[in-house]
Amino acid sequence: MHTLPTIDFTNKKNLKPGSTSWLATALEATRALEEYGCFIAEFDKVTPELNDAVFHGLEDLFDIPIETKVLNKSTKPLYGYVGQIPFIPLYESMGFDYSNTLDGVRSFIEVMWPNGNEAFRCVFNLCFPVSANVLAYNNLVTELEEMVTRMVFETYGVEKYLDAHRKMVTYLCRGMKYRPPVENETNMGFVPHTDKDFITVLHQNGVNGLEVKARDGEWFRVEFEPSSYIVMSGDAAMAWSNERLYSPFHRVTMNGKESRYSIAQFSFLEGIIETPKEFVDEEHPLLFKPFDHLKYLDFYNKEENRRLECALRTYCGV
Ligand SMILES: O=C(O)CCC(=O)C(=O)O
Ligand SMILES: [Fe+2]
Repeated sequence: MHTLPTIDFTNKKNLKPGSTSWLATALEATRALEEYGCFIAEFDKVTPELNDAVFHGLEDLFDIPIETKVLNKSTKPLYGYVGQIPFIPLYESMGFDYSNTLDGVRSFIEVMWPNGNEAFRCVFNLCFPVSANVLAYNNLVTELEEMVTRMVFETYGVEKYLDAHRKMVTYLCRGMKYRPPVENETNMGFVPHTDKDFITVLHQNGVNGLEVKARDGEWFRVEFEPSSYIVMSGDAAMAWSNERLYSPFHRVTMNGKESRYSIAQFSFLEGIIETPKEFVDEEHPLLFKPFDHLKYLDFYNKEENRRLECALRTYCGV
């Protein structure tokens, strides 16, 4: 039986880079990403009030009539409204387009008009409802993602590449709803997959359902509180680290009668991902050629590539 490690990132740990508790936490986090490809992070920057507001916002969002939701279109893969996937009928999701730049959240070209408790926002030619709460939430969760990324770079002694990495990071935030299955319906909420990004931070409304496949092939359930987050390494982190970090298969299975809402923040890199030479030696030959992360997403999103066991290996494996 596997249990995912829980790592404390709360204020009481007073995590300051270089401190004893920072170094210990960095080692713990890196080892967990190597062994399981994920861990549970206790993190208290998002207040319970903001947390509730984000999930109420998601409920309102998914309650909007389907005719309106489908107006949220995007040419970018995984952005916009994704609903009614035939083989996973319980699942709906909405991607929010936002990016962090060095001077904070990039401001959108905004046109807002009210719809119930939400405001519709028009970004370039993408229209979608996003509340200020989601943006506030994203900024706080980014702090967790930044801490973990820094810890991993430092633990591996490759911190000299961190600044360049940070300048390339761009985010996708996706809100998801899983309704409970009706009688005789599959309880598959989301099919097994690995994340294609660098680091994912995943959060849920208190209804469990996530399952992770361990390195030994065993699927195990991950249960976590509304005050905790799952931090997961994706395919890009696996390739970058020459497979020190693990990108685990995971899925969602729905049990019980309550809807599950989750929110995931994915970090993608705009540019070329290259394995630092520090990860390569005679015992550890280079496994992935340098690759353009966003072009890899385009590759993965082609129908014929979606079912590959490891799309990244096909795309740029040595
Ligand atoms: O909803 C979840 O807990 C998982 C979602 C997920 O794995 C994904 O969007 O990549
Ligand atoms: Fe995922």
